[in-house]
Amino acid sequence: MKLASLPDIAAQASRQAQPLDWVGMCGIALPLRIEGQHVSAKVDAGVSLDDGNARGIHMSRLYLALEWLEGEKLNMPLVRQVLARFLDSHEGLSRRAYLNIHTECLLKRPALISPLAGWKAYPISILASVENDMFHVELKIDVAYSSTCPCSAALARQLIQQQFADDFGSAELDYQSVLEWLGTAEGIVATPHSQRSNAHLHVQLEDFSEEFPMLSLIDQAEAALGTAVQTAVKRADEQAFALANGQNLMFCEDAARRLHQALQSNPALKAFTVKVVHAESLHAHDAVAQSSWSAEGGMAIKSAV
Ligand SMILES: Nc1nc2c(ncn2[C@@H]2O[C@H](COP(=O)(O)OP(=O)(O)OP(=O)(O)O)[C@@H](O)[C@H]2O)c(=O)[nH]1
Repeated sequence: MKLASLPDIAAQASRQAQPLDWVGMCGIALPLRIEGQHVSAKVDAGVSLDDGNARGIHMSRLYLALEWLEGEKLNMPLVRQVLARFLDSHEGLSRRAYLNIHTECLLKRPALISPLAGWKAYPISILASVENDMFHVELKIDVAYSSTCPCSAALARQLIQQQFADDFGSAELDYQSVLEWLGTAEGIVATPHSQRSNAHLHVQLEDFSEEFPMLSLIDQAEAALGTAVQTAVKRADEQAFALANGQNLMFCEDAARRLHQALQSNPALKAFTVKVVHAESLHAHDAVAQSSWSAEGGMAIKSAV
């Protein structure tokens, strides 16, 4: 029996002549190499469908172009190459191509005092597109940190002062008694509240960059915030962390300002939006602050609160 050729629906004319902004596939599983690690990623691949009369795009051509990313060191030239392939394989149909990569970067972080270290996962998204040879690339990174409320710390100090006045107000001060009092929960009657917090960085990269500056952005954000969450922890590390938090009191506004200032000095960035979320232990809701900047002074990246 002679086999009929396979029907090709995508090649048919569309019944409704309507161009489309984005057509493609979301959530494609792909192994990638980022910061020297093999990571598992979910990828969105798409093109615009500018020919409104064409029924569909060629999904398989986008899918197959992603093979170029497999096992290769992920950098900007490679992403550009894949985007160019998307467009080459859709000549006459598409003018814009999109590639989004969602993954996690695992970094080994040392403890504050002990010789221990452990892994931290940083969720990362790369959002790249090309149109008329104009390459646009954005990077999203989440960085977890600890924040201690400055207001709560001040209120706790006041309670400790009151307790001190109650316990020692009428007595001759004796060094040993005060020292012992300072080491008791009856003396230090109140503690400020701290919370695990998250900084969401969304940056637009200069197109001259070759590498994705994930590591340097994470390091810069953690240095600016001062109290990154820890991995392996012994008591000595926990004590050092308590001291670091006590010296690093911050509202969400403080955290957003610090990040803004730090990122503004990064020459690899064209624009950014930072959003910090303090998952309050005082409230059942979060305290949130956001700040944006653009080198050109125009619209910074939009990122809804
Ligand atoms: N365009 C489009 N294709 C879809 C969709 N859902 C599934 N597909 C399938 O994706 C498969 C690959 O499409 P194409 O890339 O056009 O496949 P092909 O015609 O064999 O490949 P080429 O010869 O390169 O065009 C087809 O079997 C489509 O049916 C959809 O919503 N839109």
